[in-house]
Amino acid sequence: MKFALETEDLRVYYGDNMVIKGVDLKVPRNTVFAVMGPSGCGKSTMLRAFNRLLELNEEARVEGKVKIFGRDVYNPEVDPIEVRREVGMVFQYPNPFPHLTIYDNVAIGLKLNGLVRSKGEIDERVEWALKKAALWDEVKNRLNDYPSNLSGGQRQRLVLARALAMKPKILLMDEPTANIDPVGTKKIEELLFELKNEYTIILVTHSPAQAARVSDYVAFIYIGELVEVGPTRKVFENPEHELTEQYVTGVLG
Ligand SMILES: Nc1ncnc2c1ncn2[C@@H]1O[C@H](COP(=O)(O)OP(=O)(O)OP(=O)(O)O)[C@@H](O)[C@H]1O
Repeated sequence: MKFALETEDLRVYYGDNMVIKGVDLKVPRNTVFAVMGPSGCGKSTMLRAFNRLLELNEEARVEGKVKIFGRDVYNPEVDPIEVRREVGMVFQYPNPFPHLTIYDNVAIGLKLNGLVRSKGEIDERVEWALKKAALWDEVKNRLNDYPSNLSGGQRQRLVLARALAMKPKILLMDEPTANIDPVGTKKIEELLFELKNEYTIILVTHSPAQAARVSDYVAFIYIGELVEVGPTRKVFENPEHELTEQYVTGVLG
């Protein structure tokens, strides 16, 4: 299967208001695929439609298809919980559970889902996930501390470790560096290069500069419509649409 995720005529409504207006995307596996566009254009909504998180909002309605490795996730036989396990997510605000230790913040999904059996197995998976998220060295001596003393960037890598511990196939990241300082941002951007060897990463960003730095492919969304999609270099150096050119040069948004 060449594509990790495909959408066909994806439409999303909040009540009567259509905010994603028929989007067709093909996300090649093991790439960083950026979705960029100005604030309010529908990026977060689209991302949440990918892993069926959106249906937790009663106002929202999804039409069209979303396929994960060829399987339509909106098929009535598909369990949304399983989809969310397969498609992990990291949000804009680094939000570890404040009342859980660093260790438990990573282990909680595993425990709740009964994915691992013994304490030893959980220990192993927690260490593995923290290493993947490039946080292990910074926290290995304080796994039983609470996350309140971690920096914003560390907290974001902690929730990334929690997502990775579930061994998803696809990782959705919704503006993961929007609230993190430049050093923390650089660390997370560097991590993406390693993570794409094993995962497919769909990164929402309002920053064309970030999309240009980290992505292999980029889609430009404007007011719910897909304006342009393609290899990042091509879209930035030789955009087909006037709107894309305005956006990537900073004239728009
Ligand atoms: N829960 C909701 N109910 C109704 N309308 C919503 C809801 N969430 C978002 N919208 C509307 O849907 C549109 C798309 O919003 P969305 O948050 O997906 O855009 P975005 O590109 O991710 O923006 P941002 O970068 O500011 O998060 C906006 O017009 C927004 O006002």
